[in-house]
Amino acid sequence: MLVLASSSPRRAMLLREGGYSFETIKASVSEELPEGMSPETGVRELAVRKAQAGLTHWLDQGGDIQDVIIGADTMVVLDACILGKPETQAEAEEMLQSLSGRTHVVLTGVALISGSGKLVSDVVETIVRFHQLGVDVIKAYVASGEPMDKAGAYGIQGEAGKFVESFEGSLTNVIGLPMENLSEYLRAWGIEQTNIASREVDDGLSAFKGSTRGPSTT
Ligand SMILES: Cc1cn([C@H]2C[C@H](O)[C@@H](COP(=O)(O)OP(=O)(O)OP(=O)(O)O)O2)c(=O)[nH]c1=O
Repeated sequence: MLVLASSSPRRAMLLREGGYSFETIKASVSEELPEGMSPETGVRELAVRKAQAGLTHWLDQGGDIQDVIIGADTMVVLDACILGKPETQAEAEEMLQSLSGRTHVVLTGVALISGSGKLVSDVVETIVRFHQLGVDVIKAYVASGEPMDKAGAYGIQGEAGKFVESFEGSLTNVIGLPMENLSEYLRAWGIEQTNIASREVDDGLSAFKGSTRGPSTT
């Protein structure tokens, strides 16, 4: 049995689209990190914390120790500063302004754990370049509410796909799970896709699929 320790609908969507059958469980953890910890170490640490918390809940509610729990965390990093989820609309506007016309890194940490004592974790990096964004465009996007539950105040899979000039690396990694690497780990742990044909109705990713460059807005 596979269990996703996350309340992110995007992570569940990616895993479902990847063809996996799984349960979900909440994994509330402290997201405080020691001062000076690098983003790479921090994102891995949070993924492991979420997987461990998920495992504890799962076993408490009668899960089997052989079951595999996935935890993940996504951070946007600009000039070594971590941009998490914005707390206010003003903060979301500031984040988008700082990303405008610049290149940033999206890091996702992913951890797999089982009650039998196995643990593996990884950090995957995607480099994203934004077009220059006008103040009105930023304000309208923030007013839509879309940025508020997303690291860096944008969702590449939604309207903000238009902000992206280009990207290098995994697209699913930006949305919350590095599916290419994750499926390798799952395969190594004996978990295969059960529903290869699984696809949700157009989720906004189709414009990007099969390409490492985002669509142009020009
Ligand atoms: C950059 C970016 C982030 N995101 C999302 C993915 C994550 O859900 C969120 C980053 O927050 P996280 O703290 O990684 O995850 P979460 O709180 O949403 O869910 P949980 O801890 O329960 O697993 O930002 C997008 O959906 N699209 C994007 O383009």
